[in-house]
Amino acid sequence: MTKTVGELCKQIKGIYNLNGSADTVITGISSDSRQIEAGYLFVCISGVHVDGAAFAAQAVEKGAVAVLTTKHLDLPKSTVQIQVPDIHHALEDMVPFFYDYPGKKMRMIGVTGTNGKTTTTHIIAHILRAAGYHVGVIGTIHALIDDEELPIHNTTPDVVELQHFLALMQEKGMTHVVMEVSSHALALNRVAGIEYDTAVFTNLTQDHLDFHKTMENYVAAKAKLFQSLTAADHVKENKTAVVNIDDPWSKDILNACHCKVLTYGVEKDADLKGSNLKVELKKSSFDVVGPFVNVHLNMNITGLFNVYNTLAAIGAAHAEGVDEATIDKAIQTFHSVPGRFELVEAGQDFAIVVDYSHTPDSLQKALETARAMKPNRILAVFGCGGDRDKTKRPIMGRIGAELADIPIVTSDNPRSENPETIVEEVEAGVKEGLKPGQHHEVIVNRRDAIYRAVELAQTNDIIVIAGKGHETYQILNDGTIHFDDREEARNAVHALHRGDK
Ligand SMILES: CC(=O)N[C@H]1[C@@H](OP(=O)(O)OP(=O)(O)OC[C@H]2O[C@@H](n3ccc(=O)[nH]c3=O)[C@H](O)[C@@H]2O)O[C@H](CO)[C@@H](O)[C@@H]1O[C@H](C)C(=O)N[C@@H](C)C(=O)N[C@H](CCC(=O)O)C(=O)O
Ligand SMILES: Nc1ncnc2c1ncn2[C@@H]1O[C@H](COP(=O)(O)OP(=O)(O)OP(=O)(O)O)[C@@H](O)[C@H]1O
Ligand SMILES: N[C@H](CCC[C@H](N)C(=O)O)C(=O)O
Ligand SMILES: [Mg+2]
Repeated sequence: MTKTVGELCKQIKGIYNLNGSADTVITGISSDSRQIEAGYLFVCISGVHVDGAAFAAQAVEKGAVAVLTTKHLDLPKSTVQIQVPDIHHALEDMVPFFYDYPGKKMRMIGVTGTNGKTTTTHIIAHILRAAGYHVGVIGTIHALIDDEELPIHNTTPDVVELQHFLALMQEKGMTHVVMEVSSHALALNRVAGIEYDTAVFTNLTQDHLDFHKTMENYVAAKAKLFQSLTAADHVKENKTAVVNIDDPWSKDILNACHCKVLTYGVEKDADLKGSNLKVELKKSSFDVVGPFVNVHLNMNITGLFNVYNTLAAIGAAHAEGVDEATIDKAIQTFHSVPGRFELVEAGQDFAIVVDYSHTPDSLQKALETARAMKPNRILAVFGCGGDRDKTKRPIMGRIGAELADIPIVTSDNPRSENPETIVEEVEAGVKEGLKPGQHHEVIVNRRDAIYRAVELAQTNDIIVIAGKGHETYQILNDGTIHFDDREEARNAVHALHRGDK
């Protein structure tokens, strides 16, 4: 896939200044100097940490033949410089064009909401595959092209990486792409140039207020996905919004929709209504009733929140034309998402659940689900991420104290912050939620916290280790170390059985 500088510049809707030959052939685009290959256009993005322009010379050394920049750079004369006032606007115009708009050649399904995106995208992909389609997935854990796994850095990658993934997917014969669309991505236009066919809203609760500042801004970012279904330059037909009607913010989402709408829920009247939920530790069942479905579903995942995710996935699959029998069969063979209410079994007589709940609502849902299993006691090991919404810390602390018997506060990716300060802020909320005589602990080192929970656990207790789920790292001020809650929990049980101190 190549384009000339001239062809790319033609796409720019605003003003630009071209310094160099318009006939220069561009073989690839990247905003990361470390990814540059011969013939590439290097995009200089001024980030939170550094200004990408500082890496332009390095990019040229690696083979970049052109740069997209806001200011003239001191580079070899042979390097083409495309100067624009706003890099992001220019990227939106140029990048989807460079890749020949791959999103227009596949069915695009976008899932947004505070919680449940990863789970819902995985269930949708599973159903579509069962229906015989080739499915690409883009989200928090990885990108998938059928079953080929590619690493990913953001839940929704920036416009360059995203279009690159889509181009690869289209080249490899994918018919559908199911992707998480984060609020950051919508606010920062990472999904520019993508035309969605089906869009799902899971829910909206507090998170990311460091970035969005208010819940109103947060929902406005989410609503952009649904507005995009009706944008004037979108040509595909049969677009559907699949909306959780039980969520109070669904009103704002519905206001943004001028396409077909399919609602789902368990409380209010909905096109897809779930009822009669029965939960066990490893499975659950419920009924789904609606105009196109009337089925009793048995699932290998558990919790009320997964009923919502499954209803959302059924809605999206229906919108994509999959029949009820295929959906029913596919749900029975869906086996969980790594790190989402994942059980760790190491021969202990209590349960250990590793879960990715890192928001107030998801922590509440995870602990309520654990309570529904009627355990002896719940021990919750949790913390909050550094360089993220600080206002959620005491709220999560309170939830941990109110819904677990023994809350154990620990670290979860402190990043550039002091871990001691973060746990103190979480503990402040714990103290508000504690009942008289209720025990709690604060153990900054996450490994020690997990080992302590295992040491305290008794027969028929449940330990919920929340926040990191599938993550295999801990991001600390001085670097990232390998860390996997599942491994740590297993090792802790083995150590206990060996009688290690
Ligand atoms: C706040 C934010 O969104 N930051 C994103 C931003 O990073 P940044 O501004 O810090 O970039 P930087 O490190 O200063 O670098 C600036 C530029 O120099 C370039 N560079 C840098 C170093 C080098 O050697 N060479 C080089 O070319 C970088 O590639 C970049 O283009 O640009 C990076 C490249 O696109 C993103 O990976 C990064 O996401 C960071 C990792 C992040 O944590 N983002 C979170 C807040 C986020 O976006 N989360 C959402 C929501 C998740 C959810 O569902 O809850 C998501 O979609 O992931
Ligand atoms: N529909 C839901 N409502 C509330 N909580 C949920 C829901 N689905 C999952 N959860 C909880 O949220 C956690 C994260 O789930 P999941 O990874 O599917 O969400 P996500 O929206 O992709 O998160 P992220 O914003 O990190 O990408 C789960 O481990 C579970 O505890
Ligand atoms: N997508 C979320 C993931 C949070 C995961 C949690 N372990 C943390 O580090 O806070 C974020 O970037 O805010
Ligand atoms: Mg996710």
